[in-house]
Amino acid sequence: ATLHDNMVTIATAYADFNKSTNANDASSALTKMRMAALDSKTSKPNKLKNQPDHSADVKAYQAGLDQLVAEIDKTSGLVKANQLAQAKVEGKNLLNIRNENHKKFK
Ligand code: HEM
Repeated sequence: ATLHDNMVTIATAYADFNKSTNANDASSALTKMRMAALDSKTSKPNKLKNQPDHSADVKAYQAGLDQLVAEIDKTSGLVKANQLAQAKVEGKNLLNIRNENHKKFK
């Protein structure tokens, strides 16, 4: 998918996660978010269009997505432990990661 489509998927899945009322729905939303985050690593944002794939900036962009995946996994762990309310508190960190990376790359 394009980066744009992956970002829309991440945003929709994040909203679905926050609205979820059971572990199944929460997990399925987090899984969608995770797949779109990993797929985003195969794109380069427009801001970095002229940077080579191995450049420090492109690596920093990919590291931001890895950080998002790590936080998704932490959140998923709480869902799997049947702690949906706590998972939603943890999931707010996803927005901090978004904000930091949007500042740099969007
Ligand atoms: C929960 C986390 C995140 C959410 C909800 C989110 C959501 C979005 C949304 C809604 C857009 C605008 C899409 C559009 O209309 O074009 C966008 C764009 C973008 N996001 Fe994210 N994002 C998240 C995390 C990240 C992370 C971690 C990175 C980078 C490491 C990132 C990089 C970008 C970039 C580069 C764009 C501009 C895309 C382009 O070139 O068109 N985002 N994001």
